[in-house]
Amino acid sequence: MKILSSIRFLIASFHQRIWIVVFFSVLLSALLIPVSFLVKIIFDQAIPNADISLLLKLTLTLIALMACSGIFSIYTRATIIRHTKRAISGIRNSLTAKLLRMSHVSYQQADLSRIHKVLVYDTEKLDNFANAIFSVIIPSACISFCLAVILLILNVQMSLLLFIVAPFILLLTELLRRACKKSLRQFQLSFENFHRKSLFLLELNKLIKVSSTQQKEADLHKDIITELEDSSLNMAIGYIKMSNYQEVIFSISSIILLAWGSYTVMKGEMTIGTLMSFYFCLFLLKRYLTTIGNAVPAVLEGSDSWQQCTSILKEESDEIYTGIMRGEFDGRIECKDLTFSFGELVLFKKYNLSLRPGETTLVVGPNGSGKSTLVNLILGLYQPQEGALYASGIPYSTWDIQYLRSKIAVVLQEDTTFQGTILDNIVYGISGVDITAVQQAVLNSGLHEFIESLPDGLYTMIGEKGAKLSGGQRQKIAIARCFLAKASLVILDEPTNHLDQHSVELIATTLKNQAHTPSILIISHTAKLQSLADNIIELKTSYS
Ligand SMILES: Nc1ncnc2c1ncn2[C@@H]1O[C@H](COP(=O)(O)OP(=O)(O)OP(=O)(O)O)[C@@H](O)[C@H]1O
Repeated sequence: MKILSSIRFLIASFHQRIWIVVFFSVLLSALLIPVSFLVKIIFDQAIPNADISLLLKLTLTLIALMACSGIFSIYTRATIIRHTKRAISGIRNSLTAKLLRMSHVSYQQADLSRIHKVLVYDTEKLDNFANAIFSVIIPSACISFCLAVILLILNVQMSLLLFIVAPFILLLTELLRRACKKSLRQFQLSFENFHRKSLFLLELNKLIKVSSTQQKEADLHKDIITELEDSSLNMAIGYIKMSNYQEVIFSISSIILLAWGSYTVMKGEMTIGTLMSFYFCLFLLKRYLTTIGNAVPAVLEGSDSWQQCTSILKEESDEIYTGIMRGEFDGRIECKDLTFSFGELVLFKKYNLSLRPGETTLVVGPNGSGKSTLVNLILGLYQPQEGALYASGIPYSTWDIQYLRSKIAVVLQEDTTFQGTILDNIVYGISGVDITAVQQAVLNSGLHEFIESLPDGLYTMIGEKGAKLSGGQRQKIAIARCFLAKASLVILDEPTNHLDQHSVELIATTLKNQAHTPSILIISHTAKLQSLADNIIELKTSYS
């Protein structure tokens, strides 16, 4: 069923072109009909009569037919692959779009390692699956069918004998396929585990070092690698068994057929040419059936990957606000009778808050009191269970939330720098900025002295996740981004985590004095910054 549903999807994305594939496959098969009869004439006429000129003509015709068949085959496969690649790109684009549309809550709950695996590895397997089905199995099946018909025409008795054996070969293939599927599943689980653990080792390398758990992690990884080796070996042996059993059964059947055919020739009921032609077609049939058999692993793996892709595409994880309004935002935010909880943990109940244009609000509270949750609510990343948020007096549900977010600049608690230059990091998400504006933003954020000390200045590469910078320098990059954004509301989440009080005060004052006077929301666990604030809001820890 899984295989069928994936094929159906791929056919749909091929539109009408799938029929071109079938047409060329049939054409390819048709070329084989004269081939078998030419072989028969060589053995029945050219050889017995020692007719060299006939032999030469037949040989040249055979070569020409085979060359045509090769050219058609290349054209058919190239056409198919072009379409399968396009279909796979479509799936990759849909998965990427899904990932970007994912709500923050779904993102927090998602198994990111699994999503990464599906997007990168499963789509690649799906690509192999599509190639296997459309460029190998469909053409090979058409040709095999055509060869079976030729065999039947050449000798009914021998063909029937062959067709009696065929169901046993198919039955055995099915049994082996089931066994392979089990070992394939086991391999996939081990691979997923290996992938997840490898990511863990890369991402938490520092924690591992400072916790002195290198040896423990190395041992654990060794076990995972051994498990992967075992499951991969089981799967490979399963496939080897499958193809070898088929090979043995086919060879035995061929020998029986040869004996039976020779006996028929001896009795004068069949010419040697027909026997040779029959064998020639049988040889071709075996070749195409083997090709189909070799494509089976890719089909099994691909259909499983298809299920993984669709499970992500079907997940209900899209953005929570779906409004479309784009309008003037003056930095005014209101939370009215807002209730928000994580399960049993009620963080806000009938809560009211107001951020007024151009004013600075300080939200203070101990760890776990809901400060970051409030930021997420204001950014429209969470939706309250009751009550509503308003921006410039308009409900969040009416706003195009992405547009509204583009008017809010945030310096998050967590690091947001990425591999690239300082300039790339500063201008991320901001379009149409000139270098003078960047330099001004750098000056305002207090990053200028550091940048001037670097030989490559703004063009200095900062390493993966800003590894070559200090925590304060990374935070200042985010602050420079805020200055550049010219947002109507600026949120500074725990700015004193990496910056000293004096720097924060300087930055906040410069922000306030910007020509467009943004509203400022400062989140802090201490009241140290109260001198900056027009309003102070205190949050209390609430445990259910
Ligand atoms: N995604 C989530 N799912 C369930 N509970 C959550 C989630 N995010 C936060 N919480 C819980 O909500 C409470 C408030 O968390 P929040 O991060 O908003 O606090 P905070 O005031 O910003 O804390 P801190 O000062 O430590 O950053 C905490 O008790 C936390 O365990």
